[in-house]
Amino acid sequence: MQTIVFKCGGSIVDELPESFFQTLATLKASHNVNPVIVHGGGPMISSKLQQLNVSTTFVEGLRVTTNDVLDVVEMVLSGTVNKQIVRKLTSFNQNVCGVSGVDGGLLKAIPITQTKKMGYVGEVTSVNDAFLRTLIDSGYIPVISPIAVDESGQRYNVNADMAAAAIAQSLTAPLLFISDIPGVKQNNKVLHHLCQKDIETLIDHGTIYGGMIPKVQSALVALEKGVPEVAIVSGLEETAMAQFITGEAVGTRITLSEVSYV
Ligand SMILES: Nc1ncnc2c1ncn2[C@@H]1O[C@H](COP(=O)(O)OP(=O)(O)O)[C@@H](O)[C@H]1O
Ligand SMILES: CC(=O)N[C@@H](CCC(=O)OP(=O)(O)O)C(=O)O
Repeated sequence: MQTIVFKCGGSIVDELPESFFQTLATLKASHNVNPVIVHGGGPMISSKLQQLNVSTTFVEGLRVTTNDVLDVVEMVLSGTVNKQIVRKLTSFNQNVCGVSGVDGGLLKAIPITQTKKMGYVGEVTSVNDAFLRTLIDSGYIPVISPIAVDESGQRYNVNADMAAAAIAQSLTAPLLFISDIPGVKQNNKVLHHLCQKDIETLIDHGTIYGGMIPKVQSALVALEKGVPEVAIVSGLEETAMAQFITGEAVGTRITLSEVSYV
């Protein structure tokens, strides 16, 4: 069985078609794939913060996280969004186990190194992959929210793309980012392949901005640390997951070096 990490962005979670969940169930049943789901929920956190009159700002796609913001981040990610995905997948006859990075010491973190003060934003230092493998080997699909802890039990808000990259790395599993866009775009056209050099240029030129910055940077880190394949696709493309698995062209594939298509 091949393990594949699917990262579902908050941008698309509410719009994922039934076929998305059906495909996951079919992949598990008949294609020997063990799916691991890591999810975000950025827009849901922002709207709850707005309702509660707590202000929020982003630096290069990462949310500056005060203690008040952290309470809401954990509530929305580990409560609302995590259980929404668990309920949905369970309705497709799957054994699903929703956990946050806090459970089983799954995600350990330290404060992220940034020039700007980010508050309780974490970067993952270790993943308890033995715990994940126990869930997988028992037939469960893990659904993971990206809250992490440090040795003292302090919580951290981890960007979901970064958490997914760390998890894929710990399992040496392919990583598929599922978002609200068909891939990384330039002048409204999808770029079907990007290497490290292209990504640096596109960020410098402002073509890649906001939440796409941590996504492509996490993709590069994952590849550097041994993740075999990374791509970004739309959650609305019904065949995207299957195409990724069979190695067909889909969305934006990311590699460290240039690939020649001769
Ligand atoms: N070059 C780009 N191509 C496509 N989307 C981009 C690009 N640069 C920035 N984005 C933005 O990144 C968003 C996806 O990132 P994000 O909102 O964090 O999604 P998710 O919640 O799926 O992780 C897109 O909706 C788009 O607004
Ligand atoms: C530090 C940081 O930015 N954390 C993110 C966690 C959620 C997330 O990453 O959600 P998406 O996948 O939908 O972007 C946040 O607070 O929005």
